[in-house]
Amino acid sequence: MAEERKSGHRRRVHYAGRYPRRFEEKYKEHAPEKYADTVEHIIDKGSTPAGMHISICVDEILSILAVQPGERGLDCTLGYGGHSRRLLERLAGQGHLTSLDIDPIESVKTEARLRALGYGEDIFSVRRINFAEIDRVAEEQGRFDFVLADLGVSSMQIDDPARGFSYKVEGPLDLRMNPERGMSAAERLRELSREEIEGMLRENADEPYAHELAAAITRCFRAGKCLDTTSALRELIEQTLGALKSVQALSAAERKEELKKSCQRSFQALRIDINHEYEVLEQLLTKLPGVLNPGGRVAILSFHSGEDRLVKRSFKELRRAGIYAEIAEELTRPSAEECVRNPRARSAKLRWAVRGACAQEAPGWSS
Ligand SMILES: C[S@@+](CC[C@H](N)C(=O)[O-])C[C@H]1O[C@@H](n2cnc3c(N)ncnc32)[C@H](O)[C@@H]1O
Repeated sequence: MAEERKSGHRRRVHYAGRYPRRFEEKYKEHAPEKYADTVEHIIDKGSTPAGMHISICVDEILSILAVQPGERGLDCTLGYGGHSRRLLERLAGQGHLTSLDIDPIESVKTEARLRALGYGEDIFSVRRINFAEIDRVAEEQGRFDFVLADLGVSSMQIDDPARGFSYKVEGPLDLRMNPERGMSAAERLRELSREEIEGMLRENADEPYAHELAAAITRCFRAGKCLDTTSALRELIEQTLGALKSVQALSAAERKEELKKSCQRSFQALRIDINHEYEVLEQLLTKLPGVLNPGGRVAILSFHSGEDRLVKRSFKELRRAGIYAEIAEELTRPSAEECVRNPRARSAKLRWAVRGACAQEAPGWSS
C-alpha cells in the first residue's frame, strides 16, 4: 500500500484475499523495477516472482568461466538475462557477449531490460536462434572464449498460463519455447500412435504409468474428445491413475503426490519432445569445440538426468580425444542455501570443460 501511495497509483487489478493468486493479477511482480520491495519479499520467501527468473549457480558459473575484460562470450540461453548480465559485468565494458534464445516473447523483454541498463550493440548482441546453430553464430562472429548454456525453460515461460507449460494452471496445451514454430503439444499428441506416446513418456521422463496413460490418451481421441488444454491432460492423468488398484491402495497424501509427480513427468516428456530438446543438445555438444578458442571454457547447467548423461558423455569422449584439455570430474550442485532460497534450483546439475590450447580437429565438428 505504501508503495502504491508513493507511486501515486491505485491497485489496478482486483483480487480476492491479501495476495494475488492469478498470474495476470500479479502486476507488481511484472514490474520489478517499480515494486522492488515486493519482489524482494517474494524472493526471500523462497518463491519466484511472476515474470521473473532467478538465475541458478551464478557464483559457480562465474568462477568456472573466469571471464576477463576484452574476451568474447556466448550465452546460449538468454532467458531473463540474469547470467548474461553478470557476464557483461565481468567484461567491464571491453569485449563482447552474444546471447541466444528461441523465445520470441520473453527475449524481446529481456533485451529491452539489458539495453536500458546501458548495454549497447557494441558489447552485447541478442540473436533469436536455436543453440543447435552455434556454428552459424561463430561463422559470423568468430570463436568464443567462454560459452554458457542453462538448459530448459525459464520461470517466465512456466508461470505464464498462456504458454501451457504448467499442469497447475488452465491454459492451452502448447509447451513450445517458440510458439511461432512447429506444432503445439496438443497437435503433436493427436498425430502420435499409442506406442509412440508410451515411448515418449518412458524415454523422456521415465514415466512408470506410460503404458496406461498412452492407452487413455488414444482412447480419448478415438472417442472424439479433445485434449487441448493443460487441465484436460491433468484430469486425464488423474482419472487414469485413480482407476489403478496400486494407486487406490495408497493413502490420500501418497495418491496426491503420485498424481503430482506423474503430471510433472508427463508435461516434461511432452516439452522435451515438441522442442526437440535432446536433438538440439546433441548438436550443441558436437559443435561446441568448433566454436571455442583454444583455452575456451564452457559451462552447462542441466535439469534432469537424461540431459546430464548427454553432457557427461560428450565431455568425456572429447576429453579422451584430446579436444578438451580438462573437464569436470564431479558434478557441481547448487548449495543447500541456494535451494532454500530458490527451490527451482534443486534439480540443477553443472558441468564444465576447457578446450585444449592446441586441440586437434576431430572429424564431425566444424571449426
Ligand atoms: C533456464 S532459461 C535461462 C535463464 C537464464 N540463464 C537467466 O539467467 O535468466 C532457458 C532459456 O533458454 C531458452 N532455450 C531453450 N532451449 C533453447 C535452444 N535450443 N536454443 C535457444 N534458446 C533456448 C529458453 O527459451 C529459455 O528462455
